[in-house]
Amino acid sequence: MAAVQRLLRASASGGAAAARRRMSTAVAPEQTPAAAAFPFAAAAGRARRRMAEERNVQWVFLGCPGVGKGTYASRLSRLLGVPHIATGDLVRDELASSGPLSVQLAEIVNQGKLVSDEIIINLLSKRLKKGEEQGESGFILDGFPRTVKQAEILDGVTDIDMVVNLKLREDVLVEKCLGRRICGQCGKNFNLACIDVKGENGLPPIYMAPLLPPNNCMSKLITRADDTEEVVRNRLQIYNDMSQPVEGFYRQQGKLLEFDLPGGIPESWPKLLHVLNLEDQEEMKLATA
Ligand SMILES: Nc1ncnc2c1ncn2[C@@H]1O[C@H](COP(=O)(O)OP(=O)(O)O)[C@@H](O)[C@H]1O
Repeated sequence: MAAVQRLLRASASGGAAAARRRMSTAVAPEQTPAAAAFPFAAAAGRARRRMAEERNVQWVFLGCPGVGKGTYASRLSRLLGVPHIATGDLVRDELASSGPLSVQLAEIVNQGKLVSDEIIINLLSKRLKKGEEQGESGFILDGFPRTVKQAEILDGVTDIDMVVNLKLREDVLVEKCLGRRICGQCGKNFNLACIDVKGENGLPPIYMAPLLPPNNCMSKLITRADDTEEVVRNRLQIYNDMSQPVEGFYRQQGKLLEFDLPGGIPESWPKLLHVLNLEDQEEMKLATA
């Protein structure tokens, strides 16, 4: 059975414990041949598994720019009570702080290029440390790892339970990026694009209603400097070159859950909850709201 399915089954059978979504690692390390040969490895494996059982989920969201990683990762983070950590947000916060890195970062980000592994790991470490000090447990990472090197580094420091790979056709991704807006006052994200493409060449039709801002945000909408058509196409190319291999990295580990978005939030969210075995969780949350 695929590791992701094992993880999902484990979480589904968690009952009330699922409220905190404590997860165990997919493969018990003490069952591996290496662990059988070296008893200390089995002990380390047990310790690592015990740690995993005592914490909240550690998930990663992968997917091209504009696919909706932020939307679904933040919804799941609210549902599961774990922080949603988007490295793109960390970079934008650093840019806005006008700190020593900001001029260098602005140039890289506005061209759609990747920030160096060193800078991004530094920003992420600081964010994780702050969270740890505040008692956070678990996370949903969005936008990290984006290179195999980053994935290897992450693997060296912690166990990732599951990786959700969101997928959408490329013409839709470009339209969605061009429609993105942020309210300069409240910081909420909206999308003015109305996606309505016919099914062709074996691809299904897809409809995504715009996510319109309320009247009081309308006059304060900002477009990200890296959401121009030229930069979006560059980011998509960079994703294909640098980040797609990360999918293979996790596929090999049996942790990748592929998810084709069937439409906008009303169509996709229930389906995502279903494949993640989280429908009961949402019902429980709605009932107690
Ligand atoms: N893990 C990362 N590695 C390198 N650069 C990153 C990483 N995460 C974010 N960035 C930088 O921040 C920019 C914005 O990231 P993000 O908001 O995640 O964009 P996207 O909409 O392309 O998913 C990226 O184009 C890149 O310059």
